[in-house]
Amino acid sequence: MSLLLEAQDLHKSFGGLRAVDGISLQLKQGEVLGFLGPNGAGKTTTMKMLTGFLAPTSGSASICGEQVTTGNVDARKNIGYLPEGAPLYGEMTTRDFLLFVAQTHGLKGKDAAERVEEASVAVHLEGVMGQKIETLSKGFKRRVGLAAAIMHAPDVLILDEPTDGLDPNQKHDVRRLIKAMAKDRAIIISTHILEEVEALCTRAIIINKGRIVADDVPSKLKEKSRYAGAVSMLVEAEEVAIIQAGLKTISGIQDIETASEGQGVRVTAIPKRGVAIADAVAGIADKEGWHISQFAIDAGRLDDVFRQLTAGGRA
Ligand SMILES: Nc1ncnc2c1ncn2[C@@H]1O[C@H](COP(=O)(O)OP(=O)(O)OP(=O)(O)O)[C@@H](O)[C@H]1O
Repeated sequence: MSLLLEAQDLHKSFGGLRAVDGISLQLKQGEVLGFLGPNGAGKTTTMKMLTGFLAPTSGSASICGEQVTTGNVDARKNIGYLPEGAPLYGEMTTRDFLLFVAQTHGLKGKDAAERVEEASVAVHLEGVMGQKIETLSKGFKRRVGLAAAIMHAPDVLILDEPTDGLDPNQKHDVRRLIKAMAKDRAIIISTHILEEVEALCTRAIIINKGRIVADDVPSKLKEKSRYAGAVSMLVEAEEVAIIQAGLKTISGIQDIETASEGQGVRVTAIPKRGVAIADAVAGIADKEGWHISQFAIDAGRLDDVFRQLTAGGRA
């Protein structure tokens, strides 16, 4: 797969604040890369530098081999950018706004109209083309932003919190659109929704205080969680003490957590790092005849990894 985006040692300081402090990354066709990080981590600042909207203090980025700078129009041709928040120009109709965007990419007349048609069909805007943008629901405003971002069929899409503020159905729709668009492009999305990363991203980068603290496929990131390989059981409340005592005899277990769940209690046995405990737990449960209504092995939890890696984020 071809390399579509490359960033080398990007830095951005605002006064004394190092908002982005040495970010390097590469992105290939077909990848959907999730940018995760607490508020103020530097995600938006990085995206703005990758799209040429903000000049880095030092470092460089290239898209499809073209150096990105605030003035390089050729590089910008290959990038679609969905900024945070809603599109401007609320007084315009969807069609007029998209025609305006098409014109900013140098398209005119019939070509512009055709491209607007294609982009609006791709994100299902057909029913609202004559409606003023300010009267659209948040979900449709987001789609207008997406249509604008893909207007010139860019190879790289950079989407800042694309599902922010949407209801669960709209989130689902926008995620489906992003997945469909990923096939022949490379996409970066920033998000605070960890389930979105698992649903959508082929890779995730966690940023904290302007630096990359993890870069891996979501399943591998989850393996860094203390819950990776944990055994979780739904048991009867009156058996909890016996079960805890039994679990304490297994040397590979480092911690046991309990939480009420419905009529029962969920008992989670957390392994020492890298130790497989499921067979030992199942063995003792069988031998002692524990009443277990659910037994599951945890793949690890992204929220737990996120907390571990970003503790002490910027205020
Ligand atoms: N134009 C600016 N002038 C001064 N400081 C800025 C500017 N833009 C961003 N910052 C600061 O840089 C840091 C990184 O901000 P950025 O918006 O990139 O974070 P983020 O990870 O996108 O956060 P969020 O999740 O809240 O959107 C923050 O401390 C922010 O206040």
